[in-house]
Amino acid sequence: MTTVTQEAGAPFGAAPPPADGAGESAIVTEGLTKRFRGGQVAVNALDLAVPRGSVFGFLGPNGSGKTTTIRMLLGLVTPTAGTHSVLGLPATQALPRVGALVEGPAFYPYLSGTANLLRFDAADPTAPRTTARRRVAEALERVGLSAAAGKRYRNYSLGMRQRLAIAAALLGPRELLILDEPTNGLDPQGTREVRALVKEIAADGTTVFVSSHLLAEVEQMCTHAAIMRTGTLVAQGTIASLSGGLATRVRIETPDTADAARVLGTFGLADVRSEAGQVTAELGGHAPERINAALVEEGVAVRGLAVLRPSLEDVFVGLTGEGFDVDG
Ligand SMILES: Nc1ncnc2c1ncn2[C@@H]1O[C@H](COP(=O)(O)OP(=O)(O)OP(=O)(O)O)[C@@H](O)[C@H]1O
Repeated sequence: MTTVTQEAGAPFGAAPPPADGAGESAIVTEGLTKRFRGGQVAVNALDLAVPRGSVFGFLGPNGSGKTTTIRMLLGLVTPTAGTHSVLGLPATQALPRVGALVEGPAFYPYLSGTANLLRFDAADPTAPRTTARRRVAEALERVGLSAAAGKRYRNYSLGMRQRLAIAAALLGPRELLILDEPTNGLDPQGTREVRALVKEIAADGTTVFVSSHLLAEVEQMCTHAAIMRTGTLVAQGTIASLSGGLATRVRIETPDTADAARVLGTFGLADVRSEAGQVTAELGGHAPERINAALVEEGVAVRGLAVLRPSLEDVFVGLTGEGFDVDG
């Protein structure tokens, strides 16, 4: 059931430093393609650039090729075409410095968090035995499970279980952490815990590449995103730049729509639209509080005023003409 994919190949810390000039990107793919037997193209000519230090959201509906891409990055699936590098190196050389979680964890229910991680670590032939206890304690500390280290896994909450899985990916020094849908199947509390943990890990300087089919999650957690649709990259960049092309709008809820529209017109707001009970317009550089004051001064009954910032969903709809269907 569970694979916590870890490194293969060189022993801990034995990988060479990044090649000159390759320090900026944690992951680069060029034309990366996977066609499965039977002809299905799961990933189509993918060009990704994941900056070091970013929390990079790899966003797409189910079946859009996220897991296949991650498996190619980790050497678990052979690409049909294209190239990729990780930490400026061929992926196999970089893997000792990459922690990855690609499926749900298979821990022993009757063993403690510490005992589970020690067993997991022992299964890794590249991990130095002499430092196992220290590395396990550090990983537990890093995910906030030190106090629960001696507790049996079966008594962990969903969020604690997933944090333990992330700890398993952090048993060595990692410059890059790759997480495939880490909040899948978690309850709201567990989801919050994992999101907070991702931010903490990133704040410590680790690049985090995290896949998700949840737009709001990527918006909240990530600095950058790439958006996939049926194996093809739709857009990538900082969260701000992705939505930067779309206008922020203001929405006035009022029974006096005609008067409200007139007042918005005096500010020179573009694209004023009236419908039952509300008026919206592009906010431009205007201060919403001044608009509110003017509306009240003109006797418009303002029931609500909202600033509508463009979301990643708006970006997806704008680029594809389709809704973001999480069921793919
Ligand atoms: N081993 C395989 N053989 C054939 N087709 C596959 C294989 N693995 C994945 N696919 C197909 O490739 C496409 C992309 O799947 P992938 O799992 O990469 O998407 P995903 O975005 O990770 O979705 P999900 O979140 O549902 O896992 C899907 O249509 C899937 O059915």
